[in-house]
Amino acid sequence: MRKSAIEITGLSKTYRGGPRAPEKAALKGIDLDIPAGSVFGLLGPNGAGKSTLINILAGLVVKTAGKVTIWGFDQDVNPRQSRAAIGVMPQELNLDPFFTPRAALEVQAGLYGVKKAERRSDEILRLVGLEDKAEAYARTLSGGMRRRLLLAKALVHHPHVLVLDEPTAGVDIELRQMLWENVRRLNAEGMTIILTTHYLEEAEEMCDEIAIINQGDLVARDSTANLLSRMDGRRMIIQPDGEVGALPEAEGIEAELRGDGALVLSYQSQATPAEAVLEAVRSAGIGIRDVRTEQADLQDVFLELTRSR
Ligand SMILES: Nc1ncnc2c1ncn2[C@@H]1O[C@H](COP(=O)(O)OP(=O)(O)OP(=O)(O)O)[C@@H](O)[C@H]1O
Repeated sequence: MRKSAIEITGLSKTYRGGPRAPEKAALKGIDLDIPAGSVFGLLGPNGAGKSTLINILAGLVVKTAGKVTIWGFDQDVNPRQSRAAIGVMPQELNLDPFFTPRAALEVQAGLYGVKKAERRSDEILRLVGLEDKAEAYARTLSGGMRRRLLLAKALVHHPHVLVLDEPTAGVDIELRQMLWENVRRLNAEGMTIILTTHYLEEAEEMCDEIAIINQGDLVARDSTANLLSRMDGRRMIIQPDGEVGALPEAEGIEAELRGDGALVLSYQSQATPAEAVLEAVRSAGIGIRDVRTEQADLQDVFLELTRSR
């Protein structure tokens, strides 16, 4: 059996309401197992409950009910060990402006009880490309450098599990590459990585397994490959070689003429062979100048699972 990095059972969080705000059930009894050694994607639309889940893992939000075990340590029974097993790179750039990167890492290591002899601040600064800035004040660092420092801080206590909350939102290409290189390297060394991202093509490329949360419920949890293969949908995109009069009509085929003049035909590849789609186009009297097909991607899976609810 695969070892679990994180085991979550019946996890609920209801934020208490106020005089004007009703209470909010942000997580509604989630069961989730995250295998050790994976790069695991946690996806969901805005307000789905991802940050709540991550903040519970990080020990920043108190759950309402359920059980969370991190690297074998139950959060309620062994809070110190479970906290030591996880490092979180948060979304917000909350850094003390008066600390230099090296000092920030030393303080963080102190907070986690890492002994002086076991600290590797310089090595970590090098890893994130901040060695030149080791003695600069945090307030003088650019946004990208601050993110690098947040990643470095999440690594000081050598956690088994690293959580990255929207690490690439609004960052430039160079920083994005640095992040993904580090994720791949740390994962190859055995670290389990959990990440949330709004960029679905990024999740498709980086994550072995994916969970999708919607309105506090877990709506999917599978390997990325399985999630994609669930979607049998195809699109055939045709450049007509003249005016399109009537759209092709046939069972199992949905036709649409795009603003740029391309004819897009959506169909299920199991039920409808490509030849039947081409035949429908010819029968409508449409000549074909060029044709290509597209498979469903994670975006389609995501929309399918989150739209209707
Ligand atoms: N401190 C809080 N008090 C009350 N409600 C909250 C609080 N924090 C979050 N919520 C609500 O709980 C729900 C889930 O929020 P959460 O931030 O976990 O979602 P998310 O999936 O991380 O969204 P996003 O992608 O926008 O960050 C939302 O409806 C949100 O408004």
